Amino acid sequence: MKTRGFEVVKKYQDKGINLPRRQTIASAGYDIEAAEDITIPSIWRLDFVRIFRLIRNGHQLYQRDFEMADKILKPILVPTGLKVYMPEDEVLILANRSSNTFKRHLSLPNGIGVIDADYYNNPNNEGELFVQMLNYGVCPLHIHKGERIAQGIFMKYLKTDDDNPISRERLSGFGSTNEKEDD
Ligand SMILES: O=c1ccn([C@H]2C[C@H](O)[C@@H](COP(=O)(O)OP(=O)(O)OP(=O)(O)O)O2)c(=O)[nH]1
Ligand SMILES: [Mg+2]
Repeated sequence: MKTRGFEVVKKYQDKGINLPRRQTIASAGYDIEAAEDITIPSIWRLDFVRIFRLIRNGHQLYQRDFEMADKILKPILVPTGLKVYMPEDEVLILANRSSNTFKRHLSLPNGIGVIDADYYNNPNNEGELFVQMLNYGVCPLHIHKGERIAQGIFMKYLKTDDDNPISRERLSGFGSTNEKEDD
């Protein structure tokens, strides 16, 4: 019987994706690897520094400057090639590895990733897990396929007495439930 676990999504079948493992008997997190080589550019690119300088020197900023800064601060989605199944009353918390911040200036700008049980096999992307990452260090960071980038922790979550979900099914992730609000 299947209860909870990781699987490789179709796109990455036969691409040498390792299923997450815990490192020691009492490690809480299943270490999750990058599915591809990927570079996370530093946020401190010249354009960003230029915008900082403009602010410091009291210059007027234009719409294009704000747009540029926002673009630079947009996290990179690192593919994992994995999907995860679990009982409906559980959630997988994606947490950063402390070594990422301590040694590499690599953060999860969403704090933690919340992976809902009904994200699994969703019709849009099969439920592939992505890790959002932002490099606040000065140098670009090259992540290699197979490098451990985050850890997943399974947890149970609670519901209120008057719990009443808006919809019965999840179609995707990353703001999929607020598409109407975004229009
Ligand atoms: O770091 C993350 C965070 C989320 N997800 C996927 C799984 C999760 O089930 C889905 C939705 O995430 P969340 O609920 O945090 O985002 P949202 O902005 O509320 O999107 P939605 O409206 O789709 O719920 O996106 C990831 O793959 N990685
Ligand atoms: Mg959500």
